Amino acid sequence: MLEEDMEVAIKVVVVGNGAVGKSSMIQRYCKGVFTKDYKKTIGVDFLERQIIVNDEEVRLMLWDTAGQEEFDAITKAYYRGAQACVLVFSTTDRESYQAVSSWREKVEVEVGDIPTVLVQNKIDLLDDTVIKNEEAEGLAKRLKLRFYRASVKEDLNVNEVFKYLAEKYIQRLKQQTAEEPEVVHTTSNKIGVFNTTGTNVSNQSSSNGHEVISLRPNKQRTKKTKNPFGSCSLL
Ligand SMILES: Nc1nc2c(ncn2[C@@H]2O[C@H](COP(=O)(O)OP(=O)(O)OP(=O)(O)O)[C@@H](O)[C@H]2O)c(=O)[nH]1
Repeated sequence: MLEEDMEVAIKVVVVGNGAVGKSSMIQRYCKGVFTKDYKKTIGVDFLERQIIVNDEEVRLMLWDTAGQEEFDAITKAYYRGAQACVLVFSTTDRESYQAVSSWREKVEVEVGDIPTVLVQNKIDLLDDTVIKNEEAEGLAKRLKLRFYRASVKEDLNVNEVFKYLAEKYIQRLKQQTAEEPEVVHTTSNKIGVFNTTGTNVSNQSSSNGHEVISLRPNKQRTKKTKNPFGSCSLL
C-alpha cells in the first residue's frame, strides 16, 4: 500500500510519427471528443485526467509531442521525467510503423526503461491497412511491449491503454517502495510531482530518479489554439 494521503501523478509521453492520432488520442481520453480536423502539434502540449487505479487516485499528465523530426530538439527535452510512454503508429501509414523503434530509442535515451505500450491506431480503417497483423504483433514481441489495436475515432481501447500504463507504473512504484522505502517517505508527500506553473524546478528528483523539469507546454498551434492546461476529470 502507498501512503493514504499520497497523490500519484504520472507523466506520460505520447510519441510517434505525425498524423498517427496522438493529439486525437489525448483529446479523446481527457475530453471525450474526436475531431476529423488535423492540426499539427507544434512542439509539445498536455492535458490531464484523474482516474482510480486499485483504489488509488492517479493523475495522468498526458504529453502530446510533435511527430515531425523538425521538432525533435524541443520534444526530447519534454521526455525527461516521463514515467510512462505510448508509442503510436497508424494502420494506414507504413512509415509510422517502421519508425516505432526509433521513437522508442529517443525516449529511452532520455528516461531509460519506463512502462511503455505499443498502439496501432485507426483500426476503423482496417480495410485500407498497410501493415499485416503478424507484423504488428511481431514488432510488439521484439520490443517486449503490451500491444493494443485502437481506434480513437470509435473510442476503442483508448481507456485500456492508459489504465494499463497507470497500473504498470503503480506496480513498479510499489516494488520500488518495498525495496527503497525512503523513495516514498518524502516531505512533499507526492510522487511524481510536477511544476506546471512555468517556474523552473531544478535539482529535484522524480520517483524514477530522473530530474524533474519545468513543464511548459507550447501553446502554438497551426490552426486553432487549444488550451494546453485544460484538464478534466471524467470519474
Ligand atoms: N479514421 C481515423 N482517423 C483518426 C483516428 N485518430 C486520429 N485520426 C485522424 O488522423 C488525423 C491526425 O490526427 P492527430 O491526432 O492530429 O495526429 P498527431 O499524431 O497528433 O499528429 P502530429 O501533431 O502531426 O504529430 C486527424 O485528421 C484525425 O482526425 C482514428 O482512430 N481513426
